[in-house]
Amino acid sequence: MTLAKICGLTTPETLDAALHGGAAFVGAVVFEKSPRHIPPLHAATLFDRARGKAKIVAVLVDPDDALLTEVGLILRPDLIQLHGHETPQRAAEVRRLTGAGIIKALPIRTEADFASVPEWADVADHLLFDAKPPEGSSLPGGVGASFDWSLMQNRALPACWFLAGGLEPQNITEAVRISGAPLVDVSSGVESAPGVKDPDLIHAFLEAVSRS
Ligand SMILES: O=C(O)c1ccccc1N[C@@H]1O[C@H](COP(=O)(O)O)[C@@H](O)[C@H]1O
Repeated sequence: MTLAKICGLTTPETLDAALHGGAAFVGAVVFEKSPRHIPPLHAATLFDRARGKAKIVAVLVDPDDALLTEVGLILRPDLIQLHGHETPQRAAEVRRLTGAGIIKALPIRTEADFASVPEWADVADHLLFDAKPPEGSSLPGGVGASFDWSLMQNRALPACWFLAGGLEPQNITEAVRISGAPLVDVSSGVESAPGVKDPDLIHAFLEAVSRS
């Protein structure tokens, strides 16, 4: 059975759509350059309704200690998704500072991009394989870019992993079939405009995942 994360939620309606649709993970993007940015205090108020129903994930990009402390104390996420250039040593500090589990996003284009996977064995609860963003992108994720899903085939991985990047209701069945992903993550593929989540698309995505 494949489990899903709906990322970049900013409203009660869309968070409820994710929870009612059976999302196992729900994500708050705390990154000011993102159209999905939500400040920690706002996220804490919104995501309280998800506690105990789905794992709450804070998506952060190269966060400093001040932001980590704020997110850890105020939002109290189950997991922190590190989507920047964090090292395994920094990820260990993030866990110690916040008490949250760790999802480490790794940008993938070719076979060579899997070289760092073994370094994460003792540090990350989950690895998340996302496409490398296009050249010049101001965002490291959330841009709807995908990579060759067949790169995931026959790959020994240390932790339960997410497939991400360019997933949407129309391609998720094929993506799971080709990649064998146990966990999938979507952001822009369930939006009607950048940063605007669509409850119907969220339902369609989760329904397709449940059939995968
Ligand atoms: O969604 C964002 O705005 C974002 C910003 C900064 C880092 C990561 C972000 N989202 C993550 O990107 C991937 C793929 O997103 P998409 O489905 O291709 O739009 C996903 O893991 C999101 O969590």
